[in-house]
Amino acid sequence: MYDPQSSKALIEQNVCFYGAGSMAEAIVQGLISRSVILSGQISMLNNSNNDRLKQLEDRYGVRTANDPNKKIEILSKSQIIVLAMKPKDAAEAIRLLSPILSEDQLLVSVIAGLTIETMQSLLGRKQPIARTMPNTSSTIGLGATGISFSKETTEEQQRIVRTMFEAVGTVSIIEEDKIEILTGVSGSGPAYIYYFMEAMIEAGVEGGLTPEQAKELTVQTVLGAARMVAQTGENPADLRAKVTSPNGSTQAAIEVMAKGNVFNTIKAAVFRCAERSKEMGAELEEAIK
Ligand SMILES: NC(=O)C1=CN([C@@H]2O[C@H](COP(=O)(O)OP(=O)(O)OC[C@H]3O[C@@H](n4cnc5c(N)ncnc54)[C@H](O)[C@@H]3O)[C@@H](O)[C@H]2O)C=CC1
Ligand SMILES: O=C(O)[C@@H]1CCC=N1
Repeated sequence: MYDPQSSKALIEQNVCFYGAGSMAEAIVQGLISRSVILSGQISMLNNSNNDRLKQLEDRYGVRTANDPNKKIEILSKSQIIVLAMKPKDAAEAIRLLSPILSEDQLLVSVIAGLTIETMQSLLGRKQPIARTMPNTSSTIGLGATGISFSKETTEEQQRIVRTMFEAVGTVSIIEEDKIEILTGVSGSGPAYIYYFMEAMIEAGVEGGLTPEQAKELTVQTVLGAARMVAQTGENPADLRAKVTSPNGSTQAAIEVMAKGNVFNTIKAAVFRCAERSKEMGAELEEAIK
């Protein structure tokens, strides 16, 4: 987890978020709120949206730029560049970086599917790269990030990337071929939980609770269940058994889910997410041929 001691070095780096959307904002918000990096050392670049950049400047005190020359200046002076655009925009953006980067600048990608090999092909050289898969809960310091490093990264660069993401949650260092399944579990995972919550809230309201009550009860239930697993160390299956009285109301509910094959459907969704992430990588690889 976040170690304030090791975060000191990170403050010395200039970090540029190349792509200023929701994932970039989640990380920036987490980094700034935990004082891991000074806002003055963070730059955020977008494709075109001036209003969005102004909003980010006002909210976080970060530097932004829209002028092409200023963008190039910022990119060339940042020791760390976080690639945070959508996969479809990545090839063009990385190609633009190629003539600007020096060999010791570190690229940190959060882009789903995009492999280290494809990024290095686009750049035309073996740049040090950290391929990461965070999630949006980084906003509140409860993110879960998977990281794979290219061979070219130094120990110091690896330490900085770890520190950066440990400041906004937990970090798993993994081999690159595991990053798709990690995307299926934790990268996209918050969306599955929100989906589940949407259904619980809707059912509560249809059953007569006020929307506020249904939301509060659902939020506290999800929060409590996650904390129970984290704090007791017990398996979810054992904790579930404690809620489920024989022939009781929970059993009746779980039977409905089992009939709807919910367990296997969730597993299938995780695998499909991983597969889609691989497909997105293959599409990008194909596009640069
Ligand atoms: N949203 C999420 O939960 C997660 C997203 N990711 C990854 O993060 C990346 C960004 O996703 P979001 O933040 O959700 O997307 P988003 O659409 O909110 O943000 C992308 C931003 O990149 C900017 N952009 C596009 N082309 C650009 C260029 N050439 N130069 C500079 N900026 C450019 C766009 O203007 C936009 O503001 C994606 O590749 C996604 O796979 C990874 C983990 C979780
Ligand atoms: O949906 C996506 O493609 C991205 C990757 C993980 C979460 N959102």
